[in-house]
Amino acid sequence: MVEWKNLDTLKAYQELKDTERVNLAEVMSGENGAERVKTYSVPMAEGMVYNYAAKAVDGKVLEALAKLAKEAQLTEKFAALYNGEVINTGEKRLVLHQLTRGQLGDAVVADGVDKRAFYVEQQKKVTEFANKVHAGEITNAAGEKFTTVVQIGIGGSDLGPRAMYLALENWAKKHDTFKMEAKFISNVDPDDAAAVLASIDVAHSLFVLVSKSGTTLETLTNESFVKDALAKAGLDASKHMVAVTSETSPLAKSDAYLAAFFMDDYIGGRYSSTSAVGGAVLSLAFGPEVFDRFLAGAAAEDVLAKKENLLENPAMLDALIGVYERNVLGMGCTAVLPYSQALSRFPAHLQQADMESNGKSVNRFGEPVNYVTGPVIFGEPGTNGQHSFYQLLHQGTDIVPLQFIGFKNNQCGVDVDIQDSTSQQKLCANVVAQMVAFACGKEDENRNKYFAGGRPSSIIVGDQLTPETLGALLSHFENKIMFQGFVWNLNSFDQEGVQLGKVLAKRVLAHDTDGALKAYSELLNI
Ligand SMILES: O=P(O)(O)OC[C@H]1O[C@](O)(CO)[C@@H](O)[C@@H]1O
Repeated sequence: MVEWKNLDTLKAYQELKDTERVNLAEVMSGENGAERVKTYSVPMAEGMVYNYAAKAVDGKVLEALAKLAKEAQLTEKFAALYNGEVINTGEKRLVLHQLTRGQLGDAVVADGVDKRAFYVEQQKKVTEFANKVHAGEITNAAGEKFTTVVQIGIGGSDLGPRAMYLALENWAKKHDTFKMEAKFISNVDPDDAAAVLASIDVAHSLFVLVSKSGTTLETLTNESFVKDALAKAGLDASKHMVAVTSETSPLAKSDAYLAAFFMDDYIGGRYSSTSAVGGAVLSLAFGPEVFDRFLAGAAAEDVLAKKENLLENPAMLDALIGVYERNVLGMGCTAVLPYSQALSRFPAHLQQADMESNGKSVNRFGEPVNYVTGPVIFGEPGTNGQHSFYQLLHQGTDIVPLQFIGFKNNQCGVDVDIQDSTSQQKLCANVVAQMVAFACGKEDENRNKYFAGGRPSSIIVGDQLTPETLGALLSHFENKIMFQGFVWNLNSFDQEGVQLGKVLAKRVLAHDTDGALKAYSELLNI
């Protein structure tokens, strides 16, 4: 039986607070630093590693974190989740996104259905559909092949699939598995849909409407926008559109779509990249085999998250070091910094995944907590970020923990040698330099040029960003967020905080306003 307790009631948390602080600049200098880089490393799936040498931890802190993991019953809570307990207490739902990529425990039967079988069946339907589109068996009315896929969705129905598409676009082109270009429409700003529609040939475009609820204002508005454009082009929208939704949504039984693929209420939008939500667009863009490889990577990483030994469980370790930084060292933000252009939207996806999950002030029973929870997440790919906000990261008054991601090889296989190094070497040299600069700092008599150091970072390193490593990376962060939610005793799987704004926006549009709502409406000429 698992016991759900607030962090500040755990003995191990008090012990963690009492452990001696580690002087990061000191432990990372000289041979000691070299030794840490070699040993403070945990294997991940698909040949990747999570290296935490530049985190302000040592044997004693790690021991305290291991005790905390045990007392908080993180392994047992993960097992409860994948074995089908009602973990999402706010919405009284199971949490089953890991089942889209593998069976980690017992068969989970809900609503009379084996859930793993259901997700596999939906992916099989997507596969058959995508294969027919690629083979020209499903075509536009003129019998011509579709060349472009456009996803319409927002939040979890956009960010994850978009980030994954961008992550694999160049890889797929290089490996001759690029089938269709993908575009994404998300914002209710009409300029978003207009710009995408202006950039495509609508007659050869297939639209994937993605909304779990089938009620999201932005998505339904953009669907109408697209249908309008199709009608103006003399095209039958129902021959150009498929839906991805839940079986209970208003979109499910409509004949307005060529086909419908389902996920369900047990998969949160921000955790839906490995369900039909990501499956449809990614299978159409790159072929179902690539999507299968992505799922295999995620499944392999999920298995590691089951390990009880903290030092063998990269997601749990990353999560606990994050809790230490947040709750003991008092750091309020985390930057995600992939040294990979293909991961340009990965930080944006993690922003939703993390902040919508753990941005909460009440525990899973709705009672206020007396400690800080989820950090602010932001990020940009390196080296671009270095020329933008790294100034604050190096010398600002706040210390921001950093999550670097780097690959030894690029995806396109094209490079040049300029001034005795390739661009790939320059990219990797920069991430190495940054980690040491952040950790060790630099003495200087001129305070303006002085770097205090002691700024913690970790890095995930892989050989190359492939479908498998991308899947593993996604799973790592999803599981990290889950473990942190367990430690903070939150329900990481609902998002009530987004509702109020939606309700007020409806009132504004209905002109049912007073006070500041009315005044701001006038300011914006609504
Ligand atoms: O897929 P849907 O139901 O359209 O929801 C889109 C997004 O809206 C949210 O509910 C937030 O408003 C997210 O959690 C979700 O990913």
